[in-house]
Amino acid sequence: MPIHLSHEAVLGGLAALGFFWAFWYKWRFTIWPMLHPNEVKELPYYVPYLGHAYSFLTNLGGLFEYGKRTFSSAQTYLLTVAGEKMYIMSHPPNVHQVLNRLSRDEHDHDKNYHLLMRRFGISEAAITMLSQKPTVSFVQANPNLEPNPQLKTMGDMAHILVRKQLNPGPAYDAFEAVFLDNIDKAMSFDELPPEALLSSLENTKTASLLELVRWTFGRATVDAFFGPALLRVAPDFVHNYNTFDDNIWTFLYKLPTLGGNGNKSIKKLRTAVVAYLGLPEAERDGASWMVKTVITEMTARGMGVHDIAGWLIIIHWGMTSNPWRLVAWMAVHLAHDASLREAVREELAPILAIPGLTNVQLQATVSTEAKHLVSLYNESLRFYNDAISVRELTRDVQSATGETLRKGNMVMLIHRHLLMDEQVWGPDAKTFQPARFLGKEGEALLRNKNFTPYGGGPALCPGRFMSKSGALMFAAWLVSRFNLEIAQGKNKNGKGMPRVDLQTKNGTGVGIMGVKDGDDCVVVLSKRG
Ligand code: HEM
Repeated sequence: MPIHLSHEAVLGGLAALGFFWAFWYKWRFTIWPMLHPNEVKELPYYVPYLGHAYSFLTNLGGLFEYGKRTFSSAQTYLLTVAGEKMYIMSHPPNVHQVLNRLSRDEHDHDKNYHLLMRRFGISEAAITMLSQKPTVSFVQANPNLEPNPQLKTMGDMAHILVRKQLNPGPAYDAFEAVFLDNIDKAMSFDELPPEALLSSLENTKTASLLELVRWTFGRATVDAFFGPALLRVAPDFVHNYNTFDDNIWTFLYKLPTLGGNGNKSIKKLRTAVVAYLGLPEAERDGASWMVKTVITEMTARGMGVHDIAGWLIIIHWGMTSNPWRLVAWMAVHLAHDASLREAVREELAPILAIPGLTNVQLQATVSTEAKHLVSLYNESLRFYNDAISVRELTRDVQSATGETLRKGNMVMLIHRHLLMDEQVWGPDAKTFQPARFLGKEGEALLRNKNFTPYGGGPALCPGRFMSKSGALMFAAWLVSRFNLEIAQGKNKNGKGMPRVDLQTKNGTGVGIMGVKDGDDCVVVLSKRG
């Protein structure tokens, strides 16, 4: 039976609701903090339980800016997002303390990895298996596996394998050679990735600079990591990866997208890697040391191909997503700034004239001698970085400045706030200065505690060598082999620079920020004499 409420009853109900809400708000954000002066202050919100969930999912950068305006930069504050409590931290001593104290009994990041693995379709059984220590008899019965005298879990071994692959050493050298040789090949006039080209004449090609970077890095990374077999079994792998990468935020946070592109393409990526894993081992020739080793280690522990594929896709994502965005920004600045381009060309000329260097040796020389280019790389890392480190507190701890942080809450370290701090970077911190890292003062900035583009402590990014190597050499070949002209009337944002995507969709919180949808840098390329 329908219930009829009088006008007065409705108004009365609303007034009571308003009263309770006002009481709740006053209690939560004024009285309770006064009664508990030692607890970390909370960023006020209007909707109980949900807190800042909407801004967290749609404008993370804006939410952190709001937090920064509300509290002093040295202060940690608490954020509520759909019932979860997160400490937001950006004061360097506090950030470094958290980065350096990564351990399961204090600042743990297992929970985060488990969420990531679930998102990439890895089964609960496999996640459990990754956290189990092997028995002595298992290790003795499998002498072909990596040495494991401390009986580390497969999850911990996987971290070791990633570092052995990506930190300088024989496995990295072989990987870097394939990676750079691929970029070298793609950056010649006749081999430019066709997906990036808008038109081709005999002596000029018009290309989207963003797509040029993206396809060059996409193919080079797949080839260096999986070997040529993956693109043989799945020629559209890079295309599917790019679609997935465009929707990364919605995918990670399970948001609905038009057509669910993130989810559809991750399924296609998994199908491709499963087919690759089904090939006889000899046909996977050219795979990196890590891919071969991970397959052997995980198979020996009983992990199935779907789960191994999920794990390899996570690593491939880490290898691809941030580096191409970083290089895209470097390339855009080189295209727009003629004097920067000339300075880089000038310093590269004698290096590129040295005969007989392999690409790996060339890269080593470029990274020590080409000062303007290296400064551009570091400034791009600083300026376009929006990485966040996340840890779970597994017990109550004190921050470096004495704040009490409660067990069960997450801690989020906002690297962008350190990288944009005017006290360290000067009044021009919020503008892009490609020469910032030149000279003695510039080199000192590299050692500054605020320069954390790759994180720090035990979780310091193992991909930094690969990223730098690919970035420097792509940019070096771009400016030394081609004349670059910004194409008239082709860029959505007029002739100006592409804008940063400040929405969360394209990278915020995941690493290097992407370019705003629809913006581009279209260039006319011709061979340099
Ligand atoms: C411009 C490029 C990159 C940026 C800005 C970047 C940024 C970061 C940051 C800030 C962290 C620390 C996260 C934390 O503290 O929890 C990190 C960790 C990590 N990065 Fe990168 N990264 C980049 C490239 C790469 C590449 C090429 C790989 C290759 C696979 C990679 C793989 C990883 C892995 C596996 C970790 C976790 C390390 C651990 O937990 O021990 N990254 N990265």
